[in-house]
Amino acid sequence: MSSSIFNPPSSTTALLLRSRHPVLVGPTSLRFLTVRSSSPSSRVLSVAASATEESAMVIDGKAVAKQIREEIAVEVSKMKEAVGVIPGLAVILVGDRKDSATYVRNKKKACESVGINSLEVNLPEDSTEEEVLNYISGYNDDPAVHGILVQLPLPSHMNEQNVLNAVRIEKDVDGFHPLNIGRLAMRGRDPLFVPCTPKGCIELLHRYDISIKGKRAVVIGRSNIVGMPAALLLQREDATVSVVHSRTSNPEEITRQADIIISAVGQPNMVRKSWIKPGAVIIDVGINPVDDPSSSRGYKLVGDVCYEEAIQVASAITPVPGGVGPMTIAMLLQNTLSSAKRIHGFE
Ligand SMILES: Nc1nc(=O)c2c([nH]1)NC[C@@H]1CN(c3ccc(C(=O)N[C@@H](CCC(=O)O)C(=O)O)cc3)C=[N+]21
Repeated sequence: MSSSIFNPPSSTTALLLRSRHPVLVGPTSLRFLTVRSSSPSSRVLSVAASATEESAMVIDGKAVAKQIREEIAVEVSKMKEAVGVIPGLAVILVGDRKDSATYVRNKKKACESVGINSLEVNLPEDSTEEEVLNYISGYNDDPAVHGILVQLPLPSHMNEQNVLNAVRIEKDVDGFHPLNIGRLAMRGRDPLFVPCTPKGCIELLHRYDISIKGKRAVVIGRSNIVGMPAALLLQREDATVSVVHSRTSNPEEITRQADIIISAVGQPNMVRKSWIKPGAVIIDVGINPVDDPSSSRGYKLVGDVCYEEAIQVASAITPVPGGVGPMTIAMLLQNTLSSAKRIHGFE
């Protein structure tokens, strides 16, 4: 059945026919690209080495994000030509956390790659909340700015909710304003913006043609920025959703029932083989640094899910890095573009 919508080389076809989970063959919109995270030949080699070992399809977030950036670049130039407007994203970074600085740098690069203007302010760690609010208010009123992102976490002396509330809802490309979150939770209402990371998770499922409707989905973690909005989005897609968290006894009992698992807890390798129903689809949001003396940085990034175990039982899985992370940034660009379109009545 799957080979009718996708025509892989014959060696891959043989592999797919042998697979226990032949439904998942690749992202529909990447069908004509050759980017596949595990090349047919390497997959065949591993099958030859162990004919009984199952291996999940790797969901290539990096490739999908690249494709989305290309789509956005086209839209940005169309808009520029039609109405003479270049979308603008303002990023406010407070303090000098290394990970935050890296993310902000990546966002800036991504903006450049699609033709979105990026403005950036880096305030010192000991700035006052009022100073941050002043910047937000300036960007709220700046017609060249269509999206405002306050990099989290903020220093502990600031009230995060106060700061996020100050962003004009029409420019809240992170989707963290309480009004946007409230609308996300309501049936029959739509938020202006959906938070980027959960949106990226759902977009990956869509682009790989993985259906959500009627499925059992379990979200691990209940944070405001990932877990809760991910659960709400899955529910809007007609999944039956459970949320497990640090106070759940026997979370693996619940996750074992899931057709789709989205994990967003920040615990390296927490989700083991025994937590996963054979054939489940796994979206791993965790990006956890663990010591790795063999790497030049001294650490490597791993997900919440024990990848080596999970690929033996899951039908599809996102890697870390190269899974949800790049999608988060692609969704931020998409939100910024859609904000500019809305503000200027384009399309
Ligand atoms: N207001 C706000 N909005 C955010 O969206 C936001 C935030 N604050 N604070 C921190 C988290 C984290 N986050 C990531 C974005 C991209 C990658 C990403 O591209 N990761 C690469 C690897 C990067 C590396 O190698 O270091 C990957 O997974 O392949 C990761 C994490 C956005 N966040």
